[in-house]
Amino acid sequence: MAVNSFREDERLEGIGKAQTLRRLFSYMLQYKLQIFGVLICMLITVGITLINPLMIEAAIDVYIAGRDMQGLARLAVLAAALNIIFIIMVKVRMYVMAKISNQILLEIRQELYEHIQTLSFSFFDSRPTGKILARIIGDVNSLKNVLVNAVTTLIPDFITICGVVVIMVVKDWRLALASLSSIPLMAAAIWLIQKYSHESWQIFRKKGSNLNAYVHEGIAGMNVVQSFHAQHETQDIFAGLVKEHEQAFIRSARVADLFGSSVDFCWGIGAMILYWVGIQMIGAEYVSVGLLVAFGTYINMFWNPVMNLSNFYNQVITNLTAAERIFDILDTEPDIVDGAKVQELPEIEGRVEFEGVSFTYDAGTPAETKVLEEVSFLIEPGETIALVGPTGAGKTTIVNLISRFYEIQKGRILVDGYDIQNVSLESLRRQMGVMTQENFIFQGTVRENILYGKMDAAEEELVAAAKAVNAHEFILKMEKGYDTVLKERGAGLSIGQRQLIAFARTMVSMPKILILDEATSSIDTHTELLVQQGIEALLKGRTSFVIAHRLSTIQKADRIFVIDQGGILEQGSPLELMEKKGHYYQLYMAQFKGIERTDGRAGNTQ
Ligand SMILES: Nc1ncnc2c1ncn2[C@@H]1O[C@H](COP(=O)(O)OP(=O)(O)OP(=O)(O)O)[C@@H](O)[C@H]1O
Repeated sequence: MAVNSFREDERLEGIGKAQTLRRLFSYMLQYKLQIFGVLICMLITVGITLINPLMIEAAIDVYIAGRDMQGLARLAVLAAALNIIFIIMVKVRMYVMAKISNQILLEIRQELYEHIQTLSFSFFDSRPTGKILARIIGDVNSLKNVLVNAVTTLIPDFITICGVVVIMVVKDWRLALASLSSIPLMAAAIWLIQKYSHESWQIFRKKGSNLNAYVHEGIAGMNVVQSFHAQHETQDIFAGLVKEHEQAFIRSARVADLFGSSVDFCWGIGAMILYWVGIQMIGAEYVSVGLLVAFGTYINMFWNPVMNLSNFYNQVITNLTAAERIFDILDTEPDIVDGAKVQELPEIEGRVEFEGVSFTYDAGTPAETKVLEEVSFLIEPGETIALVGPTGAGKTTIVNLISRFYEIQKGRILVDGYDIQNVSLESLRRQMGVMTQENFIFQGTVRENILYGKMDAAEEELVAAAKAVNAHEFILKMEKGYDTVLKERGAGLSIGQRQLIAFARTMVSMPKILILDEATSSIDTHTELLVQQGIEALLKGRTSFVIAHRLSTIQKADRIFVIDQGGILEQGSPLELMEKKGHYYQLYMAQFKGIERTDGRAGNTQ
């Protein structure tokens, strides 16, 4: 269940803005040398820009006025050479900064992706995939300009401002004070604006995430949308989300626009005060007209970079939220991690024991409801346990707990006598095979899909696994056999074929404990037989938990657990339970008997 659905804005833990920026820019530290090179390039380009007017002045006043055509030609060659250097420096700067920023984005994205893979099921339960995608793709992309401009704007403009202030103070501290008198006003205005701007950009990004989540959900569930002719409804919801996104953007852009206007306003005020004070001082003969004119130029030289910096600051505020959202995920600790003193689970036989296990999904919340209460059982290696019971009884929960996908609140789960809390997750999960109903097929060849079970499996192992679960023959009939490229989620394959490939994937991993959530969907009789035989091959010789829907699987199980009311209501062999005429018998009579099918599948076990 997604707590944060597309209808609900994400919650963000507040990380300080300064801390976020420090963390973001810390990625640049490893490129110190390249950044130093970029600054040198910028210094050269600034120098050439400053020299250009001087060369024009010399051309007019010295060479043209003196009719020195050779000198003029020399100056032209010099100007051309300098301007070629200028172009080269600009290109080098752009190239290096693009490379650095892309490298950093790659690094952040990689870090995010790797971290997301360590997060527990509870993280994914609470976030739609689209929102996670929005952070990995959109948010990371939007950091690019901030990173580039941090070097190309922040450093040079800051240096320019400091330089101009020093010159102004040295020339005349009173005029300097007058010129800069509007700075406190600007600082106050910018502080106020950035506060609102940051909030409104946060809302904008959240609305973008909602939109992303909805689009992702809509595409993933397109078959449901189309089969129920729900296109109009989904389009309306989409239009609503687009509108919210757009309004959030307009609001944010309006606030952001105030940055430039307030700098302009303070610039004007500063200039007015300068001339007013300056003229008073000329009257009193404290300053010359030339100095006042020079200050008129300096004030522009001061405010121009201030304007650039305010634009950069605006950009930082606009994209700070993106960085916050990225770090929010990076700072999310996985709920389930290896403890400090875990040991490797040695090769197991497959004994599984629950000792007074209690579990709830919402531990610590007011909505807390126990899904399992004091559940205990012992499964011997090689046993097949069929889990049956009404929907929502806790069958999937039990099997998820064996793989330690969630943390139990009370009791112990032991595998071969080892408490699963005390062994490394990797050594535990490596020895378990989990097959959900989804049978997820990745985009790639049949071979790659099967090898997901064991990446280093030899070709013989792969083929043997496929043969064992009856998948080999149908794979060979495919266009390119094991090299046939499958589409994402197995589009183009029948449900039975998807199951057979998933069986082969599990088979090749040779798990000691198998967890199988049998699919309920109908498949043709021939494939059904193949699937059934495939399941039997999978179950052989390993401890298996099957959330069983097929009568044949239930009948062949060593024991059946009837799950309900937070625990195991009844357990025993199929025969014992039938003879006992208890819960299983009633379930069987109520749900199976009347609808038992010729292909041996129960219509609805749950
Ligand atoms: N990720 C989750 N977060 C919160 N509650 C959950 C989660 N998964 C399951 N539940 C709740 O736990 C209870 C047991 O669910 P579980 O999936 O184990 O039932 P089940 O017996 O496997 O049902 P079904 O046969 O329909 O798959 C249900 O009430 C369900 O709503």
